[in-house]
Amino acid sequence: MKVTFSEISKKYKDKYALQDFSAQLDNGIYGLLGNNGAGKTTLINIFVGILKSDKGQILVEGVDVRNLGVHFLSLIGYLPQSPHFYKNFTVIDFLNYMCVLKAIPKWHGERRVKELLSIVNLSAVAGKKISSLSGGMRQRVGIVQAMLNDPAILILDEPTVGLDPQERIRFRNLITKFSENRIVLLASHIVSDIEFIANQVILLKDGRLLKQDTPQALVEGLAGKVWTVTATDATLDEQLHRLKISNMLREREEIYLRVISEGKPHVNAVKVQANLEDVFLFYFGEREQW
Ligand SMILES: Nc1ncnc2c1ncn2[C@@H]1O[C@H](COP(=O)(O)OP(=O)(O)OP(=O)(O)O)[C@@H](O)[C@H]1O
Repeated sequence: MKVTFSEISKKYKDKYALQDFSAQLDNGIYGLLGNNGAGKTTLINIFVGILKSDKGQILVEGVDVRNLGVHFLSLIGYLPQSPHFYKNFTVIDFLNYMCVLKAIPKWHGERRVKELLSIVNLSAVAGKKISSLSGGMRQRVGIVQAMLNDPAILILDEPTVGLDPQERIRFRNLITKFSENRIVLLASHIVSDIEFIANQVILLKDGRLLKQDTPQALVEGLAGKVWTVTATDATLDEQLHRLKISNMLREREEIYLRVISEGKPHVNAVKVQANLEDVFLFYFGEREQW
């Protein structure tokens, strides 16, 4: 499967939500990473056809999605950022209903619903009303509905909202298994959701593509720019003000600051291995303001 975004732009009044976004996606997991308002949801909404772009083209296997019509919908699975459910439906009724909307044959749909509910650990609540579920459970129902039609392109907008750490791990494993021979586009600002499973990371800032690369290459690009600096209460305020800090750890009197800096930020600074959180802060972060 191959998807090409070509110079997509979308403006609200005189502000670009997305500007000349171009990217090529082959099979694999793509993490769409950006700060609040970067344009992630706008890009996804344009991709799935909820929004019209002002300019640009999206090609699937070389064909403009606008010419694919209903066939395009059979290729995609989509979890919106804030999914709305029919809360009076039971989980199983809702998912069977989604199978009907997706024109999945009854025998196949029932089997698929059962299989996916078991994978996301929701079999026990299949007969419960969606209104009675926790936020994390509801999110998992949303993930299941996106995967019902075995989509060749799975698009997930902030899929791990409300999931606890164990559910997050299950989610990552599920997506990794599912991604073979498919495209998964996963928007998040939770770096760890993306760090472990994405083959490629798309960094979006202020509506523009900043970088597209493997997590490893992005992390390597930061080599030599991540440091640990030891601070004390007396020096902390000045350092917080001056440095770009990605983490802070207090151990008794000492405070260890993880600092992103082109040059050595302090005489006692020690270089450490970069990670994707550091990359995020490097491209999107501001100096500590509080
Ligand atoms: N309907 C709208 N009317 C006006 N401006 C909008 C509208 N929808 C989005 N925007 C603006 O477009 C920009 C991109 O928004 P978008 O929701 O795509 O960002 P995002 O990366 O998904 O952010 P978040 O992580 O907060 O969900 C923002 O500046 C936002 O305020």
